[in-house]
Amino acid sequence: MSIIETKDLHLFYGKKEALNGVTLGFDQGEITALIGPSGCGKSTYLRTLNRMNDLIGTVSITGEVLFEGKNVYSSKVDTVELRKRIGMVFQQPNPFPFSIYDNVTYGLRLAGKKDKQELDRVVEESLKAAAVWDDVKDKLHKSALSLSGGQQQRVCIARVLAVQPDIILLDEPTSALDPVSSGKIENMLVDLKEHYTMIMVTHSMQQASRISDKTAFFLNGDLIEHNHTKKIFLNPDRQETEDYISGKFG
Ligand SMILES: Nc1ncnc2c1ncn2[C@@H]1O[C@H](COP(=O)(O)OP(=O)(O)OP(=O)(O)O)[C@@H](O)[C@H]1O
Repeated sequence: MSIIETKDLHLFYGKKEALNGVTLGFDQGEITALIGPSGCGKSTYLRTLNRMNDLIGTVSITGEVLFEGKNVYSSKVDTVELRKRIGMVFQQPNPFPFSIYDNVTYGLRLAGKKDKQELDRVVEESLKAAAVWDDVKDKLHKSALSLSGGQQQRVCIARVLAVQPDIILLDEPTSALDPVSSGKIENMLVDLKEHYTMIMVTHSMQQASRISDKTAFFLNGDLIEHNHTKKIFLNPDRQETEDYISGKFG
């Protein structure tokens, strides 16, 4: 059973339809890459999963998003709680202008956790899991903004991990980074797979083929094809998928 799925999901910005009925599920412990040309709805789709589109006034949605079988758009859902369980990492690293330590503990403090030993433990575990502990362990109380872009992005991932989400949404998490930092993040995501379900928008075909288990190809708001990444890259069912992957458009 999918941990999260959408059924016939349509999304409109005002009158403009950006998702034309997407039915797609994600299995626990897998990385799924969302690929497709610019403007085809990948980020829009990603944001429907933890209701980030709620913040955009003109958006309306029909169809369903089910997280562990429950409707994410039910009026009973607390979106703050939802976004803790379905965390998000953005294209541009967006650390808060606080210390590294305060960035990582932000969510826990909001939840009222004050025990210093526990916070220290979570900081160390999260920064280790995000493969940035060795870079920052001697300067935890320095501003996160003083770090390199790649280190900032890993601190942002640690901040998401600290609240122990079930799902991590990643919107082009390495596109603003150099190849060495990107490689570190890719390796780290593969290591995290055991404990988290990840859904990642990427423009890099190499990245999708290197680290994802499944790939979903979007085009003009439609889901064209979803399958094991190897199948999508070696022997796709649809001509449009083949054309996109081989660089004929997009
Ligand atoms: N806030 C918004 N208001 C109105 N239209 C929007 C908004 N955000 C996105 N769109 C439109 O929805 C469509 C899908 O955009 P989206 O950003 O989801 O595509 P994408 O596949 O993620 O693109 P990219 O790869 O360039 O990030 C586009 O036509 C875009 O112009």
